[in-house]
Amino acid sequence: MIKFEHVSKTYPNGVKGLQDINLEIQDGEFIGIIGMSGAGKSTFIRTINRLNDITEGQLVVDGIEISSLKGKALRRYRRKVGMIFQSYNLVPRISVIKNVMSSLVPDMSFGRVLFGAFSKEDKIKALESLDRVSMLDKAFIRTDQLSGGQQQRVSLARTLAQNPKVLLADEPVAALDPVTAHEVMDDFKRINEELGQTVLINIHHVDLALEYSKRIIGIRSGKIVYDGPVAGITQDVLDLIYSKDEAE
Ligand SMILES: Nc1ncnc2c1ncn2[C@@H]1O[C@H](COP(=O)(O)OP(=O)(O)OP(=O)(O)O)[C@@H](O)[C@H]1O
Repeated sequence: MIKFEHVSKTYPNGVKGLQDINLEIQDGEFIGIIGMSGAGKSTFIRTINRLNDITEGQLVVDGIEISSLKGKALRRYRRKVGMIFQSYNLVPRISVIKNVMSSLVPDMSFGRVLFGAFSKEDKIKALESLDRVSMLDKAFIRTDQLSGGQQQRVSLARTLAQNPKVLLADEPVAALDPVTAHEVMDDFKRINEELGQTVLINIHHVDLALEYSKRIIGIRSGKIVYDGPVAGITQDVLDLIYSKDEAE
């Protein structure tokens, strides 16, 4: 379980990214996070894997206050919380399977990744993850020969191979055409249903968020202005989420 208790994040330049966030996320939820550009969606999910440190409050994951984690404990924690980015974050000139396996040995040098010093177990794990996102047949292709949608699936497989409990995705389909975006969202849905991983997705397209999520968190100016089921999203709620704050 992830628990935000009075969490705020003020950036060093004084910008308030998050203000007094209080909520709980249960294991296995599928949550879409919506809001205008600059509302704080990325800041919100990045606090969960400590890419952003919070400045006030407590963020407790499975009973541990994560702000206090350091060194090895922080690295171990981060492996439980996988992150998928809009820009895929893959190495283009190596094979798909090497990209996936490199997540299993994060401290391996690039040279060793290139020359393939991986165990049989790593290879099996990587192939299983690629199979989960229907990319098994592309395992030995060079990554830069794949389309954007295929690269995003590899990126998902790469994160899945670490067997995380939580998947955070920051605009994973923003760069994709509508058909491919649906395919990638279908992967997230299947993984959530079959493996029970908690999924939190920042998403610009409200229709996609409503189609795939069970719960919607609406953020405006760093504050939660809606937190509830998809069924509760009315035009009034959308107007509230997508209106400018009086202070702006
Ligand atoms: N490193 C930073 N330093 C200072 N301010 C930042 C930093 N990162 C984000 N911000 C500010 O924090 C606020 C929230 O940004 P955030 O990136 O979380 O929004 P977002 O909802 O994800 O936007 P988008 O949809 O455009 O990605 C914005 O005002 C942004 O300018």
